[in-house]
Amino acid sequence: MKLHISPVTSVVLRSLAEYFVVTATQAISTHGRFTVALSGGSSPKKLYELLASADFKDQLDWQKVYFFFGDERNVPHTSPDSNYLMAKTALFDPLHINPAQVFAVDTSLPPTEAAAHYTTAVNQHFGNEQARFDLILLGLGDNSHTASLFPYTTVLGAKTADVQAVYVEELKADRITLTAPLINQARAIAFLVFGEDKALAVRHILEDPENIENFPAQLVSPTDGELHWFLDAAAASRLTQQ
Ligand SMILES: O=C(O)[C@H](O)[C@@H](O)[C@H](O)[C@H](O)COP(=O)(O)O
Repeated sequence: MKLHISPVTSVVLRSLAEYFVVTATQAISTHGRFTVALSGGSSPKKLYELLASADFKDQLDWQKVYFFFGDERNVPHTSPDSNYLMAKTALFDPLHINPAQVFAVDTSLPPTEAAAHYTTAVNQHFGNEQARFDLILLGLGDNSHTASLFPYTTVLGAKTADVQAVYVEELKADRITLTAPLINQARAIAFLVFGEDKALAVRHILEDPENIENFPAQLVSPTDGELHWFLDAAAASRLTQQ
């Protein structure tokens, strides 16, 4: 596990954008394409905008990049709460990404069906090979959830590397999420976390004893891959080992 702690958000974003480009370039040179699962929420929007900006847009052959989502809210793609819409606005449209390279969760379907469809889409994309994302981007909630792996939810016990629907009581809403076994098959995983309000959750995940039900992001541990945490100083402020 590698910690990347920077004083301010803009520096954190730039170092993750650089890591994204290096990881993508390596994947494209070794196996001809880069498959990434994007995170949702508010934190990554600025990262996607930076990747689509003049500083980064010419550093990658975007035609060889395939986009999936680590999780999705059970809302239409036109909803302001849609992770797909956020990424489309911040990244896909500015870069004129071909829609054939984007795999959105079909939220017009009931959650369980949408999850099954997305599992099929993931497996079809990887063909006969194990579904191994080149990079999975993750955020962290102040309640220590990541993707849609929330405390005390049924999906925490998932043993299959697939996509599942989960009802999240605290949100009174359904979510569709990659399971921990599927996340942990990735070649690389990068958390992006900002702010004092996340500092305790960061310490829970990185330093506290195992307590998956309360701290679900502790489930993230790549089987045979890299794990990176990109944090600003505020989010890292309760770590005892930096
Ligand atoms: O769909 C989502 O909401 C995300 O995938 C979720 O896991 C997010 O990463 C955290 O909730 C942090 O969200 P913020 O970045 O908004 O704090």
